[in-house]
Amino acid sequence: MCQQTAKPLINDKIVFHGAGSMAEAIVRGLIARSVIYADNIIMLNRSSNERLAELRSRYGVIGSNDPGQKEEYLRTSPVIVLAMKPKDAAAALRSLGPNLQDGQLIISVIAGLSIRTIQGLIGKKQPVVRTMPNTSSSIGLGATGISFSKEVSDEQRRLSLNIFEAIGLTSVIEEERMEILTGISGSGPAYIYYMMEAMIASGIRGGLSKEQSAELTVQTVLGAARMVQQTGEEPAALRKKVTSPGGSTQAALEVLDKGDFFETVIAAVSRCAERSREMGAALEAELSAETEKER
Ligand SMILES: NC(=O)C1=CN([C@@H]2O[C@H](COP(=O)(O)OP(=O)(O)OC[C@H]3O[C@@H](n4cnc5c(N)ncnc54)[C@H](O)[C@@H]3O)[C@@H](O)[C@H]2O)C=CC1
Ligand SMILES: O=C(O)[C@@H]1CCC=N1
Repeated sequence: MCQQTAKPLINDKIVFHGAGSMAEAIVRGLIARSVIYADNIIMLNRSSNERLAELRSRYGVIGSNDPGQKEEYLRTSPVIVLAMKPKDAAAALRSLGPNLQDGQLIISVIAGLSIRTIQGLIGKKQPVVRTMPNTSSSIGLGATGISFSKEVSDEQRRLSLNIFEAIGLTSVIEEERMEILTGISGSGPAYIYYMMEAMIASGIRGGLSKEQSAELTVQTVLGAARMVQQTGEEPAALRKKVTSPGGSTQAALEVLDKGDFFETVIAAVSRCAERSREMGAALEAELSAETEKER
């Protein structure tokens, strides 16, 4: 049971349909910010009781794998967050559809999956919010893109924004921009971690201890991000301030340029967006195949 006394911002029950990394990041962020009572959060997954037990003990949420209970939660909760992998989404949505009540809000975090395909797989014009968060939501520093279907009410719109604003920045966008947003902020943390891995490895190869190299790298990335945020200066202008003509930074940047760093990052973001579209198209194809069979 909950210890808080003040009424939290969110008082609706929220079911997480899928209890993996992204669902946990959102739940952790929401609970850390006390915007919802833990016992208003229900987490469901396909089969792992151990995983649900871990989430129950870590956050005090409700988690169940009992088929009857699962069905009841999904049928009655005003908000259902779809948080399974894209490959599992079609089957999950088909079985969810017949149990949904009119007006139950579906919030999806699934990469590539369009609002149209969600409604098609469910078989109803359910209100749908398509989002693309990232795992930094777990510490309240997420960045989430959000698009609404026209069935979403003003109240549901506010509720969805409350959820994601509580765990970071939100950006309401046209749905057709969701793939490029995925390339920047959904998958973006992985690129930064990759860069950090390389910087840490270089420090170690050069004789720093692992701890020193990691600590210096983390502070450098944190400081650079904060500098952009707090000075309001463009990254390019800040970069120039680090780069003395003929100095060591310029020498390093020349090596990055030789590897076509700038265009490589653009190509990676673009491939990420393309891959999201491919995953979306595969789900749409599953919907079309099903519709054909029914004819
Ligand atoms: N991990 C990330 O950084 C981000 C992930 N996403 C999206 O979040 C979704 C989940 O990704 P992760 O959490 O990384 O995956 P994950 O593999 O960690 O978690 C997926 C969960 O879904 C459950 N699941 C599978 N089929 C199910 C079903 N029929 N009913 C109920 N639960 C079911 C699995 O048991 C597992 O708990 C994906 O669609 C991904 O595109 C979006 C933004 C960022
Ligand atoms: O890799 C993926 O497909 C998901 C989507 C954004 C981050 N992770």
